Amino acid sequence: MEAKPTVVVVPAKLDLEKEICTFLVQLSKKVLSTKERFNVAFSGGSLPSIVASFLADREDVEFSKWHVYFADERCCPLDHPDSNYLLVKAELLDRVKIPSSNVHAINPELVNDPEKAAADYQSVIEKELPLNDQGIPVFDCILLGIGPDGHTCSLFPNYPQVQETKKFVTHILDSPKPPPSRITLTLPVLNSASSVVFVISGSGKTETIDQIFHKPEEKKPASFVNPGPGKLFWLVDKSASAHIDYLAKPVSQYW
Ligand SMILES: O=C1O[C@H](COP(=O)(O)O)[C@@H](O)[C@H](O)[C@H]1O
Repeated sequence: MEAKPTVVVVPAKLDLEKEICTFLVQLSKKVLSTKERFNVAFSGGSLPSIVASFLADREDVEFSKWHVYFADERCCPLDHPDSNYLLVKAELLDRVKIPSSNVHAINPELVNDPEKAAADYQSVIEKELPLNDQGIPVFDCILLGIGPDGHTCSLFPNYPQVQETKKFVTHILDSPKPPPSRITLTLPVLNSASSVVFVISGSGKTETIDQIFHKPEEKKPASFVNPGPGKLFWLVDKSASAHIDYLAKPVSQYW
């Protein structure tokens, strides 16, 4: 890992839910003080429930100006139990007032053709997001999880998607974690975001975090995520944090 991330360790999952809520409330306010919209990408898995837990009850967030995207998505109908969209909908979108036109899901008509679905999603983010000087779409915030194998988004260890340098969204047909067909943001986009936040809970992730932070030879995809100084955050609860406790800042100092 190059530039050092900001690492915040909190006692328990409940505190993690509170912390990511505080983080997003503040970041959204900051972004919306100078821009018309807050562009945020969600991962699936355990993340949406942690993120939405307290956030969905906040009345001081301008959700009408939020635009929601998906850091990765499974190639299935939007009402299928595997869908990351469905998960984010159940946890957050059904509980807050984000206009449906601000929610940028995978095109359900293309889920049987993952390559086309990825190209289509790339055209969506190129149209919706500001581009940096290299023409790469810039998210205000990307919310990430990690799998026990060190994958993030649908970038799996030793899979070619991790090496992608040209496309902003790519597809995978043989994901080692079901379902096999997915689309995913690529590292050039993750590393161009204004902020990237890993939100990690539980002892099942402790050894993975050790590999990501201390064992570059393991080449875990999450270890290649680094948008630059001051832009990378790891919010971790105590049970997941054994190997990075020493990097942690007190909560009050990181924001
Ligand atoms: O398959 C996926 O897994 C990762 C990690 O999920 P978790 O349940 O272990 O938190 C997730 O970040 C990704 O979006 C998802 O598609």
